[in-house]
Amino acid sequence: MTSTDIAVSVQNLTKSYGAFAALDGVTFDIERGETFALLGPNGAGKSTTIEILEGYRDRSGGEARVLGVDPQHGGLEWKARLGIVLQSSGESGNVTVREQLTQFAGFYPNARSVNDVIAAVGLEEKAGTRIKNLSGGQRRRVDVALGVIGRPELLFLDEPTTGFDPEARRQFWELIHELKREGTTILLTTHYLDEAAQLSDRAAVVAGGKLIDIGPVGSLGSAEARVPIVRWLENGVSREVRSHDPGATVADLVRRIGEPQNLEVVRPSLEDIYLGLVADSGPASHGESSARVAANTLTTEAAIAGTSSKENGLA
Ligand SMILES: Nc1ncnc2c1ncn2[C@@H]1O[C@H](COP(=O)(O)OP(=O)(O)OP(=O)(O)O)[C@@H](O)[C@H]1O
Repeated sequence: MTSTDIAVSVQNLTKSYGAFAALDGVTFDIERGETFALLGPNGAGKSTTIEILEGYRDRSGGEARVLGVDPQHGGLEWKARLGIVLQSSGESGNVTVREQLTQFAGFYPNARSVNDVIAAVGLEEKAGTRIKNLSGGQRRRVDVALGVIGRPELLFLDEPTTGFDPEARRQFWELIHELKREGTTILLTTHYLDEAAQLSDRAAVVAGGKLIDIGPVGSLGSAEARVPIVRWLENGVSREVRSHDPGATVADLVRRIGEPQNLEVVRPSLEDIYLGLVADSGPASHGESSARVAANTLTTEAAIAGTSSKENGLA
């Protein structure tokens, strides 16, 4: 792979606030055309990473290249190649949706059609409404529209769908798939793991300022963490067992107890795997996170069911 295939390159990135290390040696590359998710609990360092790459924050150490440029020295021409949706919306103005987008479109050499973008984010009926009169979720859609209007080569999306209703999220996913088809490189942070699984080619998990895993979304976590789970109800008690060969496990189960109630075979979701990774990363994830609590719940369920097929009488 040549350096021109790489949209973002981060090596040993650090960011300190006094003695506190918000980022502690993070390294990853994002290829051109790739959608890459940065996942992690609150305070993990995701926004710090994104803001350094956008040129909004200086790093304390390490190297960063964004579209071949050090973001600390990126000029206007470089900025025009980026699309940015910040975590919190700055848009609450007195202008209408259409006016705001038309103004932004004028900043870019090859902007998209304002009407197309308004339609893509589902704001046709609000195009003539002043932004200050929109709901929170509608304003967030304006943020996304402003991020994509300039036809960016690289789009940063920091928790883009916070406040979206389910229909708007699906519509947003469609927009991202369209941008992917056009070859846009996307760096996404989100706490919605289904969103990350749906949209990303690869993901990195950060906790406590350190990168704890990176890879294609289907390959994150240990091989053991990705083993399918067979669940059923037996004598009113919920049971589950992990099995490399769920078909054989179910056949054994049917032989043993007949047709099992509430039988399901599930592959651990990205959320299951993420929760395990974050829990394993320990207290470095800056406080007791909901992830740790949820991971403990999973452990408890596993304990109820027993930990091996032998203990469940399936062997
Ligand atoms: N200006 C600052 N001064 C001191 N500490 C800061 C500053 N900005 C961020 N931090 C700290 O750096 C850490 C990383 O923050 P960051 O915003 O990158 O987390 P995040 O992963 O984006 O979290 P969230 O999911 O809540 O958005 C946090 O502990 C935060 O309190």
